[in-house]
Amino acid sequence: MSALLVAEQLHKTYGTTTALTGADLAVHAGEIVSVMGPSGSGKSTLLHCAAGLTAPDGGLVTYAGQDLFALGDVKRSAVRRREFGFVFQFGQLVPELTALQNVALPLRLDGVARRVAERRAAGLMDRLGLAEKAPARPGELSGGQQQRVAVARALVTGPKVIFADEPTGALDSVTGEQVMDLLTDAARATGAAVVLVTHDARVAAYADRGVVVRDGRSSSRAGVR
Ligand SMILES: Nc1ncnc2c1ncn2[C@@H]1O[C@H](COP(=O)(O)OP(=O)(O)OP(=O)(O)O)[C@@H](O)[C@H]1O
Repeated sequence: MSALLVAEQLHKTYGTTTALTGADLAVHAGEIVSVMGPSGSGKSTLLHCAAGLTAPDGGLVTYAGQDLFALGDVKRSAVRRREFGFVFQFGQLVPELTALQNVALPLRLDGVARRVAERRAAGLMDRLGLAEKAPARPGELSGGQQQRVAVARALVTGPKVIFADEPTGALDSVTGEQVMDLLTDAARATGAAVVLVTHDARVAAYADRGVVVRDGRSSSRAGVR
């Protein structure tokens, strides 16, 4: 089966810093792929390019057979909103909105009416065991609760690929495990693929397959099925 998302031979420099120099990533529908590697090796840059957030200087990113960066900004944004979900390390919830409104936000940004969006968000929060947190604002939630709300927000559009950049980086290990259980159980249940950037081998152990990035280049991680 051909991969759903393919990044090939990506090159990216920032001024005199080379972030990527021929990095590849292929993600099949429904699989969880970890991306590990030393600090500064290019993991986040690879994730951002693969997700259509950062244009590479060279190389190709295709999603469902379409060249993401040939698409133009408007169509590429629509792919990101509808097909991709994002979970970052911290500080990603809008502080003025309730947890429910945060989860509904990707639908609202895609033009879904408020009542419909909030009903869908509430149903999802219920299934994820977050219903009682719906009225709380992010400042009233613990770090782990905020990340679980962020996971719900990433899932609300029914994405095909979830990009998670150090989703447990700001959490203790027990709380991190709860977030990873939630993320991977929900991804398995909905058939979403996950690209998981992490420093933590315990987090990477949730993946089906691993990729290592070193000095802007990627390779398969030995010892991971
Ligand atoms: N927006 C930017 N402007 C300038 N340099 C950048 C930018 N983003 C990344 N870099 C540089 O590119 C290189 C790769 O960074 P990247 O964040 O992809 O690495 P990483 O492997 O994710 O690191 P970490 O594990 O520390 O988060 C680093 O040298 C970084 O300083």
